[in-house]
Formats: sequence, structure tokens, C-alpha cells
Amino acid sequence: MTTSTQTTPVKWEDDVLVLLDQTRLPVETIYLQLTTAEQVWGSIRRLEVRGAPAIGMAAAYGLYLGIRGSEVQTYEQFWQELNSQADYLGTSRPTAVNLFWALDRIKARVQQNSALPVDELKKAVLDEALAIQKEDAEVCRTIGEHLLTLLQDGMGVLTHCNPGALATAAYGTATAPFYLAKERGWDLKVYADETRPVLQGARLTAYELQQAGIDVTLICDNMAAMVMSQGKVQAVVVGTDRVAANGDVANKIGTYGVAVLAKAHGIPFYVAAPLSSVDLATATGAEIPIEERPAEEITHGLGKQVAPDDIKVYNPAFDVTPAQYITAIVTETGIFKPEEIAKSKQ
Ligand SMILES: CSC[C@H]1O[C@H](OP(=O)(O)O)[C@H](O)[C@@H]1O
Repeated sequence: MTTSTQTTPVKWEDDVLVLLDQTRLPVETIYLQLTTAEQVWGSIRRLEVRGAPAIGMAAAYGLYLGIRGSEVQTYEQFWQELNSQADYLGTSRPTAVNLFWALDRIKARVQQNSALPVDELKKAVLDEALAIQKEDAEVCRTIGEHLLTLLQDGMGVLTHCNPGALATAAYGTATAPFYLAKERGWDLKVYADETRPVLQGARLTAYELQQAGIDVTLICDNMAAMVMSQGKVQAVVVGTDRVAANGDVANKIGTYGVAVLAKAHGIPFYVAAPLSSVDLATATGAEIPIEERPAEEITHGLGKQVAPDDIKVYNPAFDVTPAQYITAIVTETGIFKPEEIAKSKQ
């Protein structure tokens, strides 16, 4: 199902979790071999694996790595160990709800099979992790099909951060229509915001779309208004880390500003959201936990000091775009007005 031009960020091979180290792209292609939950926790925290669906997939495999060597004998002991490992992995990053969704899904599978011996419960954990990854590729492709109905051949489309194949099992969420458009011979012109501070747009989106032969142009974040005013962009499509029940959307820092600009220029602003990112238990965006990251990501952003020693820094990794700025949220179940996002799960 995956096209050969896409890079796979997460693989389960020979009983080892293999992650493409996204901190080294686009200069180096390095694969990490992980065998413990602690290693997975560190990889998620350091952004070696990142992007909401990919974080969920990695955590799912991490949960298996955390319990596979356990010597517990009874279901009760296994359940306790599973919960302890899941709680630990859940502390790696706070904003992308896919992390918690994946861990909860595995716990539910174990609960449903509580009569099985421990060895078979372990196998069920791995099977569920594999299923999560397989389904994600299908989900992303379906989101892409829906998004394509909102776009037209020849359009300019702006995106922010990396909601791409590198963030998912395949296709990406917001980038899925770009891959599908390419398959159909359409000519979409993608504008990728570089996405400060750690440049996922420049390092990852520009890289993966270029690798796939998709027409992509890299711009600095502060060029989006100019590009829109010049009529180069007819739609914005972004990903998300969590959608609240009222249609507010958390995504990479800077997304809110792009949404305001899009509204000011009369450009539709679409959010691609797998249902694993839709969190109806969180009422509004104000309740979404926003990760704050180390000051060094700003003061030494490109491996070089670019700010004075001991400067005060504020580094929120995400912002919340209020529902009023969002034209539609696109999930695998269809296209929804933000205020009607609950219908996506019915
Ligand atoms: C489809 S992935 C959603 C999301 O993940 C990114 O965050 P990060 O790279 O920090 O994990 C970004 O917000 C993308 O839009």
C-alpha cells in the first residue's frame, strides 16, 4: 500500500523496534535499534521519533518491549506491570493524544483477553501494536482521499511542521493528499513552512516531499503572509496532535498564526486528524496540555549558539488554534465542521 518513495519512520523487525532517527535528517539516514521501554521513552522525548501517530506506534511497541521479559505469572501481576509500563511511557510527551490512545487500546485488548496465559497476553500486546501501525496507513490514505475532494489540480497548498509520512505509518495526515495527487498526475504546489524552532518543516517535510518527487517550496515561517498575499496559496492543510471536543486544535507552534493569516486572506484552513487524535474527553483547547521544551532548542537551534548566555526563554512546542479559524477537520470518517467534530466518532 505504501508507495516506494515514502520513508518509514517506525518498523518492527526481528523482535526489535527500528526507528529512523529524525533528529539527523535530512543530512544523515540513521536507524536506531531499540529493545527496551526506556530507550523508546528517550527516543520519543528527544524527537528521534515524532509526529502524533508515530509517537503512538512507537509507544505501543515500547509497551511490548517493557513487558516481554517480565517473569510475572498471574493476570493480576501482568496487568499491574502493563499499567506501570504504560504510565511510564505516557510521561514521555504530553500533547499528542495518540500516545495515550495507543497505550489505552493495548490495555483494553489485554483486559478483553484476561483469561489467556501470560505468554499469550504478551503476544496480544505485540499483535495490537502491529495492528495500530497497519491501520494507520489505511487511515491516512482515507484522510487523503477526503482532503483531495477539497483541493483542485494546480492549487498552491501551504502546510506547517511535518504531518507527513515521517509522522505516520504512511502518507502522513495533511500530506496524504499530496501523495495521492501525485499518483493521479495532479500538479499541486506545496509550500512548507520551515517551522521553528526545530525546523520539522525544513528538515522533514521538505525532505520527504522532495524525495517523493512532489513540487515543494520551502519558506521561512514569517513568509506565509507574503505568500498568501501574492495569491500563491489557495488552501492550508495542517496536522494535529489533539482535537478537543469543541473543535479547537493543538498543533505545532505557529499553526495558530497561520490560521489567522489564512482567515485574513480568505483562504480555507483544513486540519487532517485521524480519529486517534480526536479527544472528546477534552472539552476545549484550553485544557490541552502544551509541552514546553528545553531552551537550547531556541538558543542553540541549529547546533550553533544564536542567543546570549543565560537569556530567558519561553519554548512552547504547540499552540491551540480556536475552532473559529478552522474551515473543516478531515478524519478517516469524513469532513466535519469543527463544532461538529463529535460526529466523526459516531
Ligand atoms: C500528523 S503529526 C501531527 C503533528 O506532530 C508534530 O509535532 P512533533 O513533531 O513535535 O511531534 C506536529 O505538530 C505535527 O503537525
